[in-house]
Amino acid sequence: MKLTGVELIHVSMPLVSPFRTSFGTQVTRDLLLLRVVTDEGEGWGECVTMPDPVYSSEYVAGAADVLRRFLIPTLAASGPLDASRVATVLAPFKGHRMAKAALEMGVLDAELRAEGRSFARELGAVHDRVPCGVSVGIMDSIPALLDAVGGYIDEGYVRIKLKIEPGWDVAPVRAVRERFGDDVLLQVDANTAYTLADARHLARLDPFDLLLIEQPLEEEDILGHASLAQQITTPVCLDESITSAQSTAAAIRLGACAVVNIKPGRVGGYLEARRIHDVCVAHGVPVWCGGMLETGIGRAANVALAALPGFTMPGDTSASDRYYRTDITEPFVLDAGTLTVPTGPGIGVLPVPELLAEVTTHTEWVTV
Ligand SMILES: O=C(O)CCC(=O)N[C@@H](C(=O)O)c1ccccc1
Repeated sequence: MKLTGVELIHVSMPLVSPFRTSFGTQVTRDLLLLRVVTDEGEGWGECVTMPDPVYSSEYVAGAADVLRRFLIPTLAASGPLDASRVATVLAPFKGHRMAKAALEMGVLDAELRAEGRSFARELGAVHDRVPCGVSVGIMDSIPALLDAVGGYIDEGYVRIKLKIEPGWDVAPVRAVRERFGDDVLLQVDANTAYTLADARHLARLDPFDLLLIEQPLEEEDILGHASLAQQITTPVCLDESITSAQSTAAAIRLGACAVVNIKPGRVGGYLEARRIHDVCVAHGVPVWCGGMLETGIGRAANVALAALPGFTMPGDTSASDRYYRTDITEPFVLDAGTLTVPTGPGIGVLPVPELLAEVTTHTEWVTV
């Protein structure tokens, strides 16, 4: 397979409601799609960077630049395309894991479509549907939060994740427990908003029987998470800190995490995501699939990943309408709390041209 070129497609998708986290509020999802064109067909990749470097150091314009100037030309010059070699070919360029992940995803999709194999088959999926959790942003009030959570439970979501930050943590968790009871699967996500000095405060969440507390401390603070895990009973889960199979093994051995959130974009691609899954399974650490407000393109690949055996906890693999009134692919629709794993070649979905055109802000063709 030979790379002919890559189209960088900048899209801006309006969210059905503002999504507030400890690092800001989004009302649209601005992201980058890659249409990878080869001599044997096309493949699609989704770059999950934020517009600004507030979740991680990557951001949309930076990803487009590193793809345009370094990643795409280098891959094109490396000989016949082979998705399993993309990470190695791009390794000389430090970081930029989300940009690399998008390119690898597009190459893998093109390859698998040409072979007639699905992402699920390639990654080793063992389920044909996956249970779905939902992420609930920081709200303006407790009543507004309870309305949102009640709506998602009514829709059938099997797990609730609450975004928290200092000043919005114990009270919302207590209110959800009091309103919806102890049987609801409930977890919280701090997105690095706390420090080790908050350990005693975070221990106040212990009585609420949470599945986990996600990334309470900053990305680099592995030892801090290990120390926090000794001071609270809620299992610690890492997100931003998990960047590779190697860093995952280190975090587990240091006692920094009892659960791992795997996000393919954050770790450099679906193939590294599978390697992280394998490391966690080997250590008896449960994993779940995180989300970055993906369109149906990334959502399709995430649902396939979430069907691997070690994904024993519901992920942030929500239905399309959690975030978008209209997705750019056929929408993913919740069915009894689950989403069906795509079975078609590659990621199994394609953008609907007129729907993609509606949200495209600009495109750029990178010739090779
Ligand atoms: O369901 C989803 O796709 C979003 C799940 C979610 O909360 N993602 C958070 C996160 O910190 O994990 C996030 C969203 C957007 C950007 C970065 C991170």
